Amino acid sequence: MAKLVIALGGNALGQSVTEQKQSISKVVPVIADIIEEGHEVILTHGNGPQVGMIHLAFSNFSEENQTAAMPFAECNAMSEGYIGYHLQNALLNECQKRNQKKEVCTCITQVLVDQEDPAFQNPTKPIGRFYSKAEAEQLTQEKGLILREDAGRGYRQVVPSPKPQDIIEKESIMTLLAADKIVIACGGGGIPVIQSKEGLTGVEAVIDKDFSSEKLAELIGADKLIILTEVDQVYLNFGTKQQKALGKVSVSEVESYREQQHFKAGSMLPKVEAAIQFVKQKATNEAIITSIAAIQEALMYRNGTIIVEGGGN
Ligand SMILES: Nc1ncnc2c1ncn2[C@@H]1O[C@H](COP(=O)(O)OP(=O)(O)O)[C@@H](O)[C@H]1O
Ligand SMILES: NC(=O)OP(=O)(O)O
Repeated sequence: MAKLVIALGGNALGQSVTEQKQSISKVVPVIADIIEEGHEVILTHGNGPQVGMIHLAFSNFSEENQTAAMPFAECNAMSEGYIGYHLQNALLNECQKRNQKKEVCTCITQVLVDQEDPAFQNPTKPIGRFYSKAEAEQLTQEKGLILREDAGRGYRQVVPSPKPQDIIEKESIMTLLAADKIVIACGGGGIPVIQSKEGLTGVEAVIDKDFSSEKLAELIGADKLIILTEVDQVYLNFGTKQQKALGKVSVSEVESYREQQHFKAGSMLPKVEAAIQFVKQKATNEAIITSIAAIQEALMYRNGTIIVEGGGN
């Protein structure tokens, strides 16, 4: 039995309510199986497409109605509630179907960031939908948005993504875990807050959920950090004819591949960096990067990319 932090990728959650429910309906039985096997599970999730969708909807509304735009901290909070609700509802229904007397609780999580984090001057986090190059240029010209190419999939808006320093609600999360609840936390990387004279204050950013999940895994003493995304494994030379999947690898091996720039910024790089950070905390820690379909096999070391201190296939 192990304590697992399982992070669901925002892109793997789809682009609409219908797609999100469908995607979650595939995740939930797998999570319930893992819980039935005796593991303790803490769920986190991304929000890239969703926070972009929410922000865009409010921007259009505020332009039409000449009202104030919705800040990113609030958009993050909405995405935490919206995605958390779907996960919480589906997991609870699944537990009830299996006669498991489990309760599921979403903790709206604030995550402390540093006001001086250089990320505020250099937006890197892709959010929202994908655009063509021409659409991207038009959005930059007309709305002043910054867009970047995202892992060969098209152009997306990028926003600042400061590194998480602390999880404000960590004690509450631990209390819920100790009370045997299934906890969903750090949704969308959490709501970014800084410590100001007025107290904790939301800021214009979207935190990478891979880093918040790592921070949470560290704080609660998890055994494994499992990052679920659209690919079963991490690849060297991704997207080329020479691409090669990584199986069980050591931290030092992955670090050398990172130096050789095999992992794309804003997509695979933060996952690999979060995995390295987690495994370096404790010799027995393991990080897994895989897909929802392959998670069970990955837990048996038969699939996925598994990063461990010593490595070896
Ligand atoms: N080296 C790599 N190996 C595998 N996938 C990669 C690599 N580099 C970039 N990617 C891309 O990164 C994607 C995962 O990042 P992303 O979709 O942003 O994450 P999330 O699931 O958290 O939303 C993969 O689906 C793939 O398209
Ligand atoms: N906030 C965040 O990391 O979202 P994605 O998983 O969609 O990138």
